[in-house]
Amino acid sequence: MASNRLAQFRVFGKKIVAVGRNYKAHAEELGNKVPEKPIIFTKPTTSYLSQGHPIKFPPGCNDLHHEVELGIVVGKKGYQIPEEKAKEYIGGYFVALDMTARDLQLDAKKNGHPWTLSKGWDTSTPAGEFIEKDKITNPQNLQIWLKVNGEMRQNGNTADMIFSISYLISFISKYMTLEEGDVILTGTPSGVGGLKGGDVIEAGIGDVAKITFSVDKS
Ligand SMILES: CC(=O)CC(=O)C(=O)O
Ligand SMILES: [Mg+2]
Repeated sequence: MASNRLAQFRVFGKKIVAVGRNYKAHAEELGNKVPEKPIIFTKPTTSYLSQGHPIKFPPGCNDLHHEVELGIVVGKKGYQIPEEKAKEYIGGYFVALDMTARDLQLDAKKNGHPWTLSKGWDTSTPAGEFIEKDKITNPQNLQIWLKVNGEMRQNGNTADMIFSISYLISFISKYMTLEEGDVILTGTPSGVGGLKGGDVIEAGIGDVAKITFSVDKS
């Protein structure tokens, strides 16, 4: 992938595929079952947010949660990709936030409805700059962290994913073609929690990449 600009995700990014409950400790902290197979949902590309712009509360939300995640940028088109070939389809990485309106999500879960609005409003996918694939030698051993107003809230390691990146690429592509510029959000470690207007979020992957976003509840 030639350019390292977020705009590239928008141009090529036909979809954002996200994984839920991919860390045991996170599934348990919200009282959810540890999944036996990946839980997959999608988010619209209009939810992307680049640094310098605030994260907004969606209408009707009073419990906005942060979820830091390792984002994978797909490097080439593939369908039914074997797990052992999956690494060839990784174009690069980025730090992502899968912002979640937890109260809207709980309401949807109670009623058996989809999570789309609780995960997909404009500004719900803050994203850092594209990280070249060769900058990260082992994506399954990265510290992934998030601070709110300087206080550490999430501090996990991608080694603790229930389903590996290669497994996820293979699993998702059994059902849908992955295209260059599509992204996969690989799930959040434990420590998710509520935010208020004026909060400042810093998040990163080890010392490879860092993002900063403010929260606006107007
Ligand atoms: C309960 C969730 O919101 C699942 C999710 O997005 C995750 O990263 O885990
Ligand atoms: Mg998530």
